[in-house]
Amino acid sequence: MLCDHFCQAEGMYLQHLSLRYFRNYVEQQVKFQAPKIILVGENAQGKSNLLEAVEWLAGLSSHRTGRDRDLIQTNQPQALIQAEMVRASGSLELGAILRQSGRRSLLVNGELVARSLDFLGHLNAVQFSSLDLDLVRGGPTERRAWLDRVLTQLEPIYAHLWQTYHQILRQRNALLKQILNQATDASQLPLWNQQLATAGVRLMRRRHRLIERLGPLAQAWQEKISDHRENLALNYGANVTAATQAPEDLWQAFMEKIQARTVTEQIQGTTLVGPHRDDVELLINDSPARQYGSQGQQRTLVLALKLAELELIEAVIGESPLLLLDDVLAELDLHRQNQLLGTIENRFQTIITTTHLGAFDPAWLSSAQVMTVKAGLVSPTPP
Ligand SMILES: Nc1ncnc2c1ncn2[C@@H]1O[C@H](COP(=O)(O)OP(=O)(O)OP(=O)(O)O)[C@@H](O)[C@H]1O
Repeated sequence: MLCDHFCQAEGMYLQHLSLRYFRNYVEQQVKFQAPKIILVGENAQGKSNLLEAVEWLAGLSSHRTGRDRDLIQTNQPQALIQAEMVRASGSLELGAILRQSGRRSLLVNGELVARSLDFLGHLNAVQFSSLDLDLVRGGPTERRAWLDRVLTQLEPIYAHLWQTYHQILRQRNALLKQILNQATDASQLPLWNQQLATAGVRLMRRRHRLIERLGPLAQAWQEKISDHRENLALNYGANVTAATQAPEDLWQAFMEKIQARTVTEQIQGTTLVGPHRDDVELLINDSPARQYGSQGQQRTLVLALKLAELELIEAVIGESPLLLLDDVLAELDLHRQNQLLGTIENRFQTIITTTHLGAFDPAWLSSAQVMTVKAGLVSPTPP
């Protein structure tokens, strides 16, 4: 069923997206007219790029690249993303100009906003792609980036706290390099230790809280999808641990650990203590999912994590976020596909990319808006 205005989706609803010199799009207007949207096309035509633009508006970052430059069309100075959406609070217009220099301009309802913080939180989205298997198979970096992306959406201030921590970390690392090269002595170090601990504790407490809340939700999904055969546990593998999560206890533990490692840090010229070294432990039936999980268990786990993320954002924001499914349906077996599609129903406006429509249930397909993506052009799919 197509509709011109706000449709049955109960949460945020994206109505219009406009892209200019974004990845392989020169100038593209896309009108979204249904809670379920399917983008069909061959590989490398621009399907993921479109989802990436929406993901970027949600978190001011992309899971595929850390640099705005990669998002700008080759040989163009800047890219433009604009979105019109409807939320419970009313209509909203978001705009962003990305520049080769890395400098960005962000607009909310046509007004330039000075800080990322004022832009974040207007559009919420959960994206799910085959790259998410790296949450299980990859290293701690992937898992930390995931936590950070979710936290940024739940609590936009987190983006600011993250930046502050990493700025202090960079400066402390520069100092350690200078000490290593005997360009300076260690007298400045205690001051940086304190700053790092203060900023670090803010991240650690939030990551801890997030895992505490995501854990039971993900566990319930893992159990449901595996027909009660699998048990999932999410443990925060914090680099600094303390007896309690009280800020003063964490701060104390941080300071003790960093002081204990000071000689090694000065020999290695880098910071060895802090949340930039955190991890998340994923256990299936008490064994690490990375080493012992079968392919099927790992896929279930990632799906369970994503569904938990979706539920948590919905609960915290009080509105359902957009769901961006990048070519994942084909990778799931029928049972897992049904779990996912059953959860979506009409609760979340969902944009799905696929290389072929064959995998979709005909009833599901008939209620979706289907568009074709070819060489950076989006067009309605002829019936
Ligand atoms: N900065 C850029 N400038 C110009 N073109 C780009 C840029 N970044 C990516 N592309 C092009 O975008 C295309 C990739 O599009 P995308 O990743 O959206 O693929 P897709 O349609 O989702 O296909 P798949 O099914 O393989 O994921 C490639 O042709 C690539 O060359």
